[in-house]
Amino acid sequence: MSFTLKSVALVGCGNMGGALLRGWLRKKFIENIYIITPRQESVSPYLETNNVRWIPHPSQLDEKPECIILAVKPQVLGQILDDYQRFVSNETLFISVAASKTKKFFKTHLGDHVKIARCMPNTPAAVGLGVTLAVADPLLSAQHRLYIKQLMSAVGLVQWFDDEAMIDVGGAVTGCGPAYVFQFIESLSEAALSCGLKLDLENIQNLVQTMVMGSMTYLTHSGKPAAVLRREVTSLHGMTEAALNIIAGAEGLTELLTKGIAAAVQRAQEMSNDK
Ligand SMILES: NC(=O)C1=CN([C@@H]2O[C@H](COP(=O)(O)OP(=O)(O)OC[C@H]3O[C@@H](n4cnc5c(N)ncnc54)[C@H](O)[C@@H]3O)[C@@H](O)[C@H]2O)C=CC1
Ligand SMILES: O=C(O)[C@@H]1CCC=N1
Repeated sequence: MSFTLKSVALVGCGNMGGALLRGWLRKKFIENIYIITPRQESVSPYLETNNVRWIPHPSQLDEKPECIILAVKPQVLGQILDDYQRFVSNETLFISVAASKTKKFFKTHLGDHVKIARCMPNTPAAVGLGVTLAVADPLLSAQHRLYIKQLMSAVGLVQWFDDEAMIDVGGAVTGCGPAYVFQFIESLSEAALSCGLKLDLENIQNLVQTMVMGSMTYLTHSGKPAAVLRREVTSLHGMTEAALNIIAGAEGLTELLTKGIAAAVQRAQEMSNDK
C-alpha cells in the first residue's frame, strides 16, 4: 500500500472486528494495532503478529491512537463509552461500526466535540472484498474523511452517504447481506435434498457453493449486467423459466427481500432507542 497508518485501536474483536482485523493484517499498512477487549481468547490468534497488542481495558492504553474503532454490540456501547472519554480530542477519530447507534448517541456519551464517523462494514472485509457504508459528522475534516477512506477501502468498497438514515437502509442490504447469501446457499441445498437429489447435504452444499462462486466470478468477468446473464440461462418455456415463475414471481424473492429489509430497518430503529 502506498500509505501507512500509525495507530489504530479496535474495541471488540468478535465477528465484525475480527473480520476487519484480518482484512487489515493482509494489507500490512497499520504500524500499531491495539485490540481492546476484556477476553484474551478472541485476540490470541493475532498476537503472533508483532504489531498487534492486546489491551484488556482502555485505562491500560498509554497513548492516544489516531483512530478508535468501536466494534462491540450496540447494547454494550452505552456501558463502555465513559471509559473512552479521555481519548476525545482533535487527534483521535472515533469510528463506530455498530448498527443503529447514531452520531447523536455518541455525542451524548462522548461530548459534542467528539470526532465521530459511522461505518457499516460487512464480514467479507476479512478477505478484502467487503462493502463499507460510511457517514461522517460535519465536524470531520477532509483529512479525517481521507483516513476513513484509506482504512476501509483497504478491505473493500466504500460508499459515502450524507444522510445518516442510509446507514440503516443500506446496512440492511450490504451489512446483513452476507447472511442472506449464506442463507440462500443453505436453502437451495435443502430444497435440492427435498426434491430428491441423492447426495448428502454437505456434498450438495459444495455444489451449490461452487455454482454461486462461479456465477459471481462470471458476472464480474463478463461485463454484462446480472439481468442479461439471467436471461442467457432462461430458455423460453424451459426449466429455469418454470422455476423463476415461482422464485421471482408475485410474492417471490423481491417481495420477500423488501419485507426482510424493512424488518431489519425497523429493528435498527428499535435498537437505536435502547440505552
Ligand atoms: N457481524 C456482522 O456481520 C456485522 C456487525 N456489525 C456491528 O459490529 C458490532 C459487533 O458485532 P459482532 O462482531 O457481530 O459481535 P460479536 O459479539 O461477535 O463481537 C463483539 C465483541 O466485543 C467483545 N466485547 C464485549 N464487551 C466488551 C468491552 N467492554 N470492551 C471491548 N470488547 C468487548 C466481545 O468479547 C466480542 O468479542 C455490532 O455493533 C454490530 O452491529 C456491523 C456490520 C456487520
Ligand atoms: O445483525 C446485526 O444487527 C448486524 C448489523 C449488520 C450485520 N449484523
